[in-house]
Amino acid sequence: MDNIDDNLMLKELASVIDRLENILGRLQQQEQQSPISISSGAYSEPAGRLISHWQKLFVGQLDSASPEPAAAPITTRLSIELEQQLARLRQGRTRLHRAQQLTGKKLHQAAAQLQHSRFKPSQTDALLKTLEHNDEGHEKKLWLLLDCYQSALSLCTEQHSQHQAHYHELCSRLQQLIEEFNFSGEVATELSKIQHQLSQQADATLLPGICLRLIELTIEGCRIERKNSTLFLTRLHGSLGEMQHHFAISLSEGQALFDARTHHGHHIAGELRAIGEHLVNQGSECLKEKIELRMRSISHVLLQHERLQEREQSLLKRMNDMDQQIESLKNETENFKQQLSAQNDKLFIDSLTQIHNRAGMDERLEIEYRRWLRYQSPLCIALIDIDYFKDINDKYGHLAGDKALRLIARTIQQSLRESDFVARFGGEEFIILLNNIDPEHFSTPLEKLRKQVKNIPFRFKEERVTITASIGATLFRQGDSITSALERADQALYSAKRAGRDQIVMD
Ligand SMILES: Nc1nc2c(ncn2[C@@H]2O[C@H](COP(=O)(O)OP(=O)(O)OP(=O)(O)O)[C@@H](O)[C@H]2O)c(=O)[nH]1
Repeated sequence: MDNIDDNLMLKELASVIDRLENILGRLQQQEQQSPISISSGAYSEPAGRLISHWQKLFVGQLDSASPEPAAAPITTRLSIELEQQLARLRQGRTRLHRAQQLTGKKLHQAAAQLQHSRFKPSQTDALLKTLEHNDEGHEKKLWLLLDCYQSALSLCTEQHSQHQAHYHELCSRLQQLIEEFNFSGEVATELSKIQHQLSQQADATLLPGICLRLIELTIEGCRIERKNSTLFLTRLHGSLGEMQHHFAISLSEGQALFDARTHHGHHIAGELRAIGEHLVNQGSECLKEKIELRMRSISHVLLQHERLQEREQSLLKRMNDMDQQIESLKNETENFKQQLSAQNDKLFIDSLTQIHNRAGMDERLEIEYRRWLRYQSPLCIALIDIDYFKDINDKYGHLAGDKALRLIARTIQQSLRESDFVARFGGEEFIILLNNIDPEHFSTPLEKLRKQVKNIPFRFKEERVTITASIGATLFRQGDSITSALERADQALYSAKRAGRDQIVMD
């Protein structure tokens, strides 16, 4: 389904850019033919305004490698810039889609295998959970990296004889993968640091960590690219709106000019008729001759004027067509923008429970943390883990487990205030953020939530089942980072489990 959506979007984007190029081409052509041109240079005023607008929009985005802009005609430059935009978007999209050729199953298999490895570093669990529940996780690169990660882990246990050869092979595979990335900004900087690290004689035990970091960077890079695509389309849409506005002004100017000329034409024709009638009654041959001469000259002017009028009329028609074309283009980009934004939202939503996923949580946690740093209004972070969930799966099947997770997610969401936040942290674990909470009573909403989960009337295989949850919570404190607060909540959750489950521990 995603695949189809994305392909449609790519096609749409290509057609949008094609049509923009077409319009620019016509603008230039029209400019050369325009009989009402008031330009002293190459462009009439409306066209000049449009072009300078487009220039403003795109010049800031030119690559340093672009051809020298001042040397080329302006419309050619605009076309080049548009092509660059299209190429960039295509690249981003291709990277995101390449994944669809591979099944997520492989990723899950590799993740399951890794879950049981004795040598995985401590952050593996969290990252694997992210991958498992990440919609972007269907990236070919991601699973290649996961593959490398597995190799790196086995390398740590290998005998010395084979070790060296495998180590070098893995390093060069990683180098090659990094080469193929085309990210920019901070992600690119991080990647080149890793490349440098790999080129040095690194310790083999560092390789699993490097692989994990590469996976994180890949996900981050894809996310940033998606954001940039949306931004570009927003700007494109805005500029189309302005373009249309300028066309509307040009159209009404052209129409006014056309009306005035028609009026003049009628006037001159009336004058000519009057002179003709006058002549019939005149006796003087000499006067007759002179007036006939003038009449011929006026007729000639009139003829020219009519030709001018025809050209002007066809210009008006062309501008009218273009106006309609721009209007439909504007609608297309608006549609495309909406699709992209819906897709972006999907990236942050957990497909099973329809609440935020871990990526959504990361974003929100960052915002809440910065708000807390600034205003110091109490912020509580709590981890909720379902007790003995494995038993539910084992006894009633995975589908029953999924159903339970959906219901629990909804119950947690409904139990919270609008301003609070809930996400699926992974597996049968949820995370909530309660802002502006009374620090003396922050257990009250958590207690209410625990009871509500316990009271969900589950019924599997005709059997009434009670599911409970353990909660570990903490308030952000002076000097806290996101990680330190999360670790404290995790420790508190661990204590709640150890103390017998179905309870809240606050640190
Ligand atoms: N049905 C279903 N089960 C899941 C999903 N994600 C994780 N699980 C299961 O959740 C279970 C978690 O088991 P454990 O980590 O052993 O924890 P537990 O059985 O809940 O026990 P405690 O947490 O110690 O109380 C595993 O069986 C996972 O397969 C999911 O999306 N759907």
